Amino acid sequence: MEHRILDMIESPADLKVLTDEELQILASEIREQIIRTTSKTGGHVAPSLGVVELILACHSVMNCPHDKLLFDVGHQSYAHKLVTGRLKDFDTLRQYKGISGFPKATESPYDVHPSGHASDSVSVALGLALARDLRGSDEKIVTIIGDAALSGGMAFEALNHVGQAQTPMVIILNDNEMSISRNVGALANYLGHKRASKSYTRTRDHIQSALESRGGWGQGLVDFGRNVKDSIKQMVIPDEMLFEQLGILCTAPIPGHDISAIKRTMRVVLEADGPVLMHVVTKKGAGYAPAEAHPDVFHGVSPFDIATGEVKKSSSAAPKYTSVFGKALLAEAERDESIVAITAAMKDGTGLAPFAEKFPNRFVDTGIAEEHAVGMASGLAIAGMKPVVAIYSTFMQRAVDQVIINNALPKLHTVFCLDRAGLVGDDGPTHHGVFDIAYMRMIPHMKAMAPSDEAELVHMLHTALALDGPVALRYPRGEARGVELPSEPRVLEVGKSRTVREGNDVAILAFGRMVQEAEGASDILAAEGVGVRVVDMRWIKPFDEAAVRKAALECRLVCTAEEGVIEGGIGEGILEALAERPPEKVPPLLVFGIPDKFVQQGKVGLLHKELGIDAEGMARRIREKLAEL
Ligand SMILES: Cc1ncc(C[n+]2csc(CCOP(=O)(O)OP(=O)(O)O)c2C)c(N)n1
Ligand SMILES: CC(=O)[C@@H](O)[C@H](O)COP(=O)(O)O
Ligand SMILES: [Mg+2]
Repeated sequence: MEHRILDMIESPADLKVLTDEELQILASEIREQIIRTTSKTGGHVAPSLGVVELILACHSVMNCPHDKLLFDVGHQSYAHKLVTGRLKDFDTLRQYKGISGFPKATESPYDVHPSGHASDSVSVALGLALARDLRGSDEKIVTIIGDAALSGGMAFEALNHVGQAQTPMVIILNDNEMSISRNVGALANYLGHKRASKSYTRTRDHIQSALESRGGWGQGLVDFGRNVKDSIKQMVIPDEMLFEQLGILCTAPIPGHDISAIKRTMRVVLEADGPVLMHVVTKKGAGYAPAEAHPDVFHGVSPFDIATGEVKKSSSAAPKYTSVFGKALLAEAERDESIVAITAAMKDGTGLAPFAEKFPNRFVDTGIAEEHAVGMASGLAIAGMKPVVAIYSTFMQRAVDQVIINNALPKLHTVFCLDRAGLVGDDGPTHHGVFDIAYMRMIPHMKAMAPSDEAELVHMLHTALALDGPVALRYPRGEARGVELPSEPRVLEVGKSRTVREGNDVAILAFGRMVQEAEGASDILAAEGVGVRVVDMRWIKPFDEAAVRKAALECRLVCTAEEGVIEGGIGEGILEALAERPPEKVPPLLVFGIPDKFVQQGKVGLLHKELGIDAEGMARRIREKLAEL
């Protein structure tokens, strides 16, 4: 496809010579490119379509990479990628060895920080601004943060500091009324009120005409320095309270698809001598009807048909772990009125939508606020409810302190359901859930399980709810194994494994999804006459020490396999346990897991292969090890 303007844009400097009309044409071309590429790769379509004009306006007015443009979460940065030299690689978006779906400093000098986890960008921006002040340099610092990300605790902590620091920086609030689902919380209500208020229209018109009266940029420049403060004052809503009271000047809401308006405002706020929050109103999914109509579906979407917007279905007949979890929890909640389900802005992603529908009073969406969600869960547990906190493994990293202090220390019965545990695929290193075994395993009183299939997940959820004290379950993204689901869930014996393949040459003690790979390795080696026992360990904590000792006694080689980091992982735990035995009773050991590096993006199968934790890779290393013995 030919791009009239986009093909000529090598860097943001090329945008500066374009008229606003040409920029508007470029915006359409960028939208077309985003839709075309993501229809094949999948990706964060609606967030990125919503900010095309905003990004073009920022880059037209700023001088990046000298100036710094940050993206909170970074899932809306596709237009930024396209105008910062990555058009030719854009079709590799989110693919193995391709360009990342998020800003990534190692990919481009225009990308500032490793986005992916929400609400961190104001802190990073303030750090950059403070460093600038210390160095005495002059770069502008701007971050684009969504209305939902702004409600995260880290962003609030940063605003608290920004208001005190009073150093120049611009926080662009991209207000589209959406998180992944509809945005929730008091801040969302406040912004709604602000958008709707009469003063908004009045002030916006006033600013518009005030700026209009300055004439073109060239002429405006002359009196700009003198009038910056006045101009910003004109933009401030008179009855504005929240940000103003924190010491952060706040503009009236600006129409976020009007390039001229954004550029004009940007030019003013960039000259302020303190922090400014620039409130921009956009439409999530703008310019593509299916994404505008279903911004939740097109928030992060699999490949889709451009003409109809129909999302391509997976070829697997097996259900996703997430939906098995959602249904199983619903069934549990029908039997037990004390169950309260909690999500931090991931109602759909964690499979809790049916629960929210059926039990709205026992469902809590905290918004992007993992620390608060886990802290609040402890209060519910203290008061005798059974909180079930469903949070992606990677995002639970935010709340490890609350797991430890608020829940584990008082031994509260809180159930932590860690979805997306293990490698997640196309989202890459910010989203792989590879640390939870290590961070859950270290916590006193914690019990932790990993199902090897969906039936096990049902039993494990039931077990977690029947136990006492804090319990964690970890299960992967995507399709399960297609086994029959139990008609009645049962309580599993704590710390007891099950052997799923017999064999006395080698034992693989496997956890969660690795059981399947271990079975594959066992099949491969069986054909070579090597008997590989596969133990589905089920329990990460406490793990089945008897099964470990038995394997050590009976097999020539013992392996552990987990889809998590090796450092601090359960393989290390098993090694430690074996190290207490007399050395002559400990066979050679192999630990399969994620080595000490950040794993990049790609389909999970490819990543397993790269890391040597697929069936073939494990069989190969076992074969090599046996040859050494
Ligand atoms: C700490 C953390 N929790 C949850 C998420 C998952 N997540 C990614 S984007 C998003 C919604 C973001 O909404 P908003 O900031 O308003 O941006 P928009 O998508 O509307 O542009 C959520 C919940 C995340 N990336 N990081
Ligand atoms: C940007 C972000 O953090 C989420 O949108 C995430 O990409 C969702 O991942 P899933 O597709 O696994 O729900
Ligand atoms: Mg939003």
